[in-house]
Amino acid sequence: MSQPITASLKALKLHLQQNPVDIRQKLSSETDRFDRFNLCLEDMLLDFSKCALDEKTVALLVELATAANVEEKREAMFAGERINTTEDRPVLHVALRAPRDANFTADARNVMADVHRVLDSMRVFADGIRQGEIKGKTGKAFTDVVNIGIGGSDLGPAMATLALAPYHDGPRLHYVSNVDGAHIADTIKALEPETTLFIIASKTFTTIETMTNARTAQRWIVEKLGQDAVRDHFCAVSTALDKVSAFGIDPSRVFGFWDWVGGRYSLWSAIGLPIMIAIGPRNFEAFLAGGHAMDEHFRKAPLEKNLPVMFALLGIWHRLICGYSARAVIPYDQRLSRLPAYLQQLDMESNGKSVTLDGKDVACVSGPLVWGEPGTNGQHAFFQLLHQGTDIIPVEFILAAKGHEPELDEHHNLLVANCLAQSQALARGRTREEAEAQLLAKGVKKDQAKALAPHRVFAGNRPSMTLLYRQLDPYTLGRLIALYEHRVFVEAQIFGINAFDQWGVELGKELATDLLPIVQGRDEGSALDTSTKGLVQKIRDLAQ
Ligand SMILES: O=P(O)(O)OC[C@H]1O[C@H](O)[C@H](O)[C@@H](O)[C@@H]1O
Repeated sequence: MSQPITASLKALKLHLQQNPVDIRQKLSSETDRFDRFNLCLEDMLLDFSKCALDEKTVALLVELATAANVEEKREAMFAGERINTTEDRPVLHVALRAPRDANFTADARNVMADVHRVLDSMRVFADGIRQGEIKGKTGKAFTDVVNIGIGGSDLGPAMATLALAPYHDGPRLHYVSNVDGAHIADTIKALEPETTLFIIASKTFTTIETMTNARTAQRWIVEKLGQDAVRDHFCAVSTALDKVSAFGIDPSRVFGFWDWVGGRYSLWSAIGLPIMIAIGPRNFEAFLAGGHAMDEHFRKAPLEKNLPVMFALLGIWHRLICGYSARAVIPYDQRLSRLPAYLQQLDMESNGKSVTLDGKDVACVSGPLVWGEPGTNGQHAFFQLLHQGTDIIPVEFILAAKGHEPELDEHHNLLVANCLAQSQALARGRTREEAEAQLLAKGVKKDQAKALAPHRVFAGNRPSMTLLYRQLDPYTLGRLIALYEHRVFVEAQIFGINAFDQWGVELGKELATDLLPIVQGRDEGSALDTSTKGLVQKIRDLAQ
């Protein structure tokens, strides 16, 4: 960690010690607090007035971003420098959502022509499927599309398809990711091979889960429709075009992308093909435009007015200065139910590391645990811990001012009221005196009120942010995802780590490969550790 970052963190810690902010008290004494602690991009607003900070905190956080050279590093990313040093690659997912005439270069070559060539061919293909012009082997239009992929080749498109359901006017979409045979079995049992198209989505085209599911899907099609049906019923998305053709997929049905697109940043690329098939090319373009609008803002807005930068700095405040080990993402939007899972990969696979860019141990903690569920469901499950548990977990509430069901306004009003009530409750809490007074007002006897009151105390002063926008349309989803992507980037600069590799997923993969022959019974596994050996034996016994 550089000396300026260390000094900045020290100043922030000192400020926290010397000027602790009581959120509850500030919310009642500072009537202009909301105006002072929010940031906007168009209709999208980040309210952080319910965090325990003051103007000095914000100023010190901005100094921290400067100390970490965030602006310089951001420009290095946009300039196509090889900032993913451990894989020796540029990081240019921002080019995927830029207009045709933009200028993004990787290895001194403008990539925009390639980006738009693939987008154009995706458009033609997606339209062909949507309009029923591209048909299955027996001449029937496709009614169902199954995307087979995992991690970045699944989570983004699956999350976005659900999020944009009101715009979904193409064939039905299904996502198969897990190597557990139950996933593909349950998916295809309701489908007709004649009207089903498979998209095999894998950046590397080597991922064992995806390849296993792809072969099962291939067998299903071949058994029902014959070997020559593979050509009509499969297409692929990958950077490894040679491996795709070895699988037998028609080269005209392969949509490429590039090694400068990280898997968890790839839903803007051809990996977004299922989204485009679902919502149509125009809506997909609006999604890209939303991402691009956030990129422009991230590049141009001064640090203190910069939404992704401030969002990141607030994350750093909670993680590095206040010491909170988790963050909860609670979308008050059922259609964002897969957003927490998507963000888990984006954030935790990017920033869950213990080694800095130069190979040294990180000087402090790095990325937090990210988790969540949609509200209001979460309220009836784990919110108990958020309000009264011994850990403080900052919450990120996500809310649209407007739903897509005007006839169900009553539902939306309840959703909004609940979302606001939760952040209020976290901040405000309830004192023992208040709890006691409430019980007495309800006619509970004095002794009993005294005994019950401690159980009804909410400490309060628990931080939350609210991300609010007009409506969850494709453009807004684009802005939302790009906002989180850039936040992860900015946080990584402060941690001093590479946000774009994922070596931590390798060891388990290697060991699974070694274990397979033992599980299959082809190898005794005599060299196994005692625990794993015992489990293998027990599995064999139980499976008899
Ligand atoms: O798209 P693929 O090459 O099949 O990779 C799918 C996923 O698998 C890997 O294990 C990585 O951890 C992910 O970052 C990646 O998104």
